[in-house]
Amino acid sequence: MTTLALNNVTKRYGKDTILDAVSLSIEDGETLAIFGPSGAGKTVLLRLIAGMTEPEAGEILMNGEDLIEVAPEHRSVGMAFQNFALFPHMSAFENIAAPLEAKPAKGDGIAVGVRKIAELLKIDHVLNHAPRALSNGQKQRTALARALVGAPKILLLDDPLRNVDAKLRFEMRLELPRLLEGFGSTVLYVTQDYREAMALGDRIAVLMDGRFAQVGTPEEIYLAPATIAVAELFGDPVINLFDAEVMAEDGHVTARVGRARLALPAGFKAAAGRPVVLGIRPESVVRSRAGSAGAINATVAALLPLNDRMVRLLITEDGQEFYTSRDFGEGSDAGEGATLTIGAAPEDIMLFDKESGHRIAPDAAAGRPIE
Ligand SMILES: Nc1ncnc2c1ncn2[C@@H]1O[C@H](COP(=O)(O)OP(=O)(O)OP(=O)(O)O)[C@@H](O)[C@H]1O
Repeated sequence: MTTLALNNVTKRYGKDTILDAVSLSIEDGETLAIFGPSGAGKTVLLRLIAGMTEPEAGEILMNGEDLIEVAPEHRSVGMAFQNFALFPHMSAFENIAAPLEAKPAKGDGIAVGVRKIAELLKIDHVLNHAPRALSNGQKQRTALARALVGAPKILLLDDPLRNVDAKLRFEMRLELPRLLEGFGSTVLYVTQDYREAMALGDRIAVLMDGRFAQVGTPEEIYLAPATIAVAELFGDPVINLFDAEVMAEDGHVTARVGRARLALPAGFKAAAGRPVVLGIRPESVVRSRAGSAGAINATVAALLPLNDRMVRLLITEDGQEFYTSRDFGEGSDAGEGATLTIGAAPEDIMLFDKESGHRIAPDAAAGRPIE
């Protein structure tokens, strides 16, 4: 059993507070994706756990024991970096074996261990190559093999797929979860790519402005983002946001967005009168009947192909821009310049407090609107 906990950890560089009293707990065998914008402090967090730098305050516990007093080489932590950080004068084999060499001699055990992990990662045929004679994908696998070879209890992966091409990244996203599960390590996986975080993380910790803005399963974070900022980090195209006002009349709760009125679940009644920001994900925007209640008229300003989908940029009668990504049929009635009547199911609408940016959760107990 290896659990890792950070309690009120603060890290500063000069006047800059990079991590501001952050707390986090990671379960045994869990893969936790650390996701956040560039410069958020993701690498610093891993370096603290690895013992490459020390916090100004707080504690880092492994199985309840304070790690800060434990020398880096005794922490049972493996780490792979985004730039691979391979020793250029050593072969792939020697690079992978390096963490084992640092430990008391194990003779043949080292060669067996290196070959086993190299086979698993499909680099056994290039073990004699120097790093300069490896492709980027092979370098990345060599770095990963080096991190895994000592069967560390905790594996720290710092954006390991950033410098590999899109095809390999896609393959590794599918392969890595199985591989990591096989090792049984507790994994902290840093990435700047929300899709990677969602594909690989059992949970995701969203690091922003020196704090965890939200920690939860991929589904929780996507469907119930804690703040507007978190909602904007997940999804492509980005979530549509509108200034709105919530109204409750005759038991019906609606949001006024410009000239349009959108029906909301009754559970948002308590938000009435409050200025809010209304969020609708592009895939939740649907076409509705012209003139139907809660519909918005909008003109298609542009069609933007995105992977297998057609994204549309629409402009409402009030001049607000927003994206849709559902299949509206490729007929000319939804082409550039067409006027569409669109809406969203009440349960697909998110509300955020305009001032704080925090999501407003609907009150489930409020039940259905009074007919
Ligand atoms: N040794 C250091 N001395 C001073 N400042 C540092 C040091 N290491 C990191 N920083 C600063 O800490 C902040 C966080 O850096 P970090 O590398 O953790 O970001 P990150 O979230 O990993 O970003 P990216 O996704 O771009 O790799 C940055 O502003 C960086 O300049």
